[in-house]
Amino acid sequence: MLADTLAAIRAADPAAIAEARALQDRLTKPRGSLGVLEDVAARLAGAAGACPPPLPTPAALAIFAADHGVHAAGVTPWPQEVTVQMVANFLAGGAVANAFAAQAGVPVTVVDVGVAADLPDAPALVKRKIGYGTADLSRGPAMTVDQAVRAMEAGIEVARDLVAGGARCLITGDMGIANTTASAALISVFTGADPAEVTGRGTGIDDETYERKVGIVREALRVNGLPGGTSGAPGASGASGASASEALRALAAVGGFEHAALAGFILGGAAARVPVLLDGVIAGAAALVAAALDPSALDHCVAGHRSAEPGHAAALAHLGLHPLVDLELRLGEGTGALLAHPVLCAAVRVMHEVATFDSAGVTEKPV
Ligand SMILES: Cc1cc2ncn([C@H]3O[C@H](COP(=O)(O)O)[C@@H](O)[C@H]3O)c2cc1C
Ligand SMILES: O=C(O)c1cccnc1
Repeated sequence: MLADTLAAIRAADPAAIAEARALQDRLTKPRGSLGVLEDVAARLAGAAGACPPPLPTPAALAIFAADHGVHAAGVTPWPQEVTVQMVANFLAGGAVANAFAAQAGVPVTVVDVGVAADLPDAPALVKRKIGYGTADLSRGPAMTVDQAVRAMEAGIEVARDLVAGGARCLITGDMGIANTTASAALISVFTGADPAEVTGRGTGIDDETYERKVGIVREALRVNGLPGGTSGAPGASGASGASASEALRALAAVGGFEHAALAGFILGGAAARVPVLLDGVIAGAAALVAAALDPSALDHCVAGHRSAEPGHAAALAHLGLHPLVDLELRLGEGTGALLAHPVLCAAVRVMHEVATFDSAGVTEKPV
């Protein structure tokens, strides 16, 4: 399924991007006056291979939840059971993601890809558990390559099912106590940045825990024989540097089940030519994996926001993605991407509804 999904992904259509640019220049506004909105609308035209591109609505949020063996290393002050408790909170409608999703009119699906407890059935819960949490990535591989591929396939299937249900924009969400540690390790491997540059304070940790967390990320790379902090390292050049098997090995070694599922979700959206609106640092780490498997998948991604985690900025810079909003959020769950969704819709709606100088009889400035 992974191979079929990769084979279905098409790169952006340059003709549709050029058409979008030309149309934007004829609309009743000074050229370029919509700034980043013009870039993102042209990007979606390229991804869809159509100008104007389809409105990215209705959207659907998928929150991928999993636990992490590295929790035992003391990288976060929160107990592991907060993951399963927050899953229950999402299903009951009580989390920040639910409030933002309600505001944006976006339905929420929760996917258990590896929570360390059994969950009761619920209409909005998709059960695709690969394991009861990963192994501790600072002592060896967090999961097997086979598990990583199965988690990716779960993400691909969720993307496919949401698109079949009518979604025209896929929004990424995550829940997993300790997952900013795995994110930092992945970002270090795939960008070549030093662990100290891409490790952040996650949910909010003191200086002592932070120092330990950086050390754990460093140890994870050493134990798993992965490069990091060396710009010439395999994977450092992302898509061109890491072979597919190297990328999968790195994902399995230091990722989480939700990172793998999110990478699959991104590839699944790209294969369906439905834009994927990325949330924060966890989605950024997953996008690096997806891009290493097929750089064209990125043409279908939009960075919803920039989180306060330093690794997120590093991931976005490496991917060449420009975030739509920057509100210093550091929550995850899909919250930043949900806030960006109306902005994305507005950018595309301009291309459908704004009059041209000709059609509205507005005089253009002399050339
Ligand atoms: C109550 C609560 C709700 C959350 N919602 C998202 N996260 C976020 O914080 C976690 C990662 O941070 P770290 O790596 O520092 O543990 C993830 O679960 C992420 O989704 C939450 C964290 C907490 C505590
Ligand atoms: O960037 C994020 O999405 C983030 C930051 C801190 C904790 N959880 C998620």
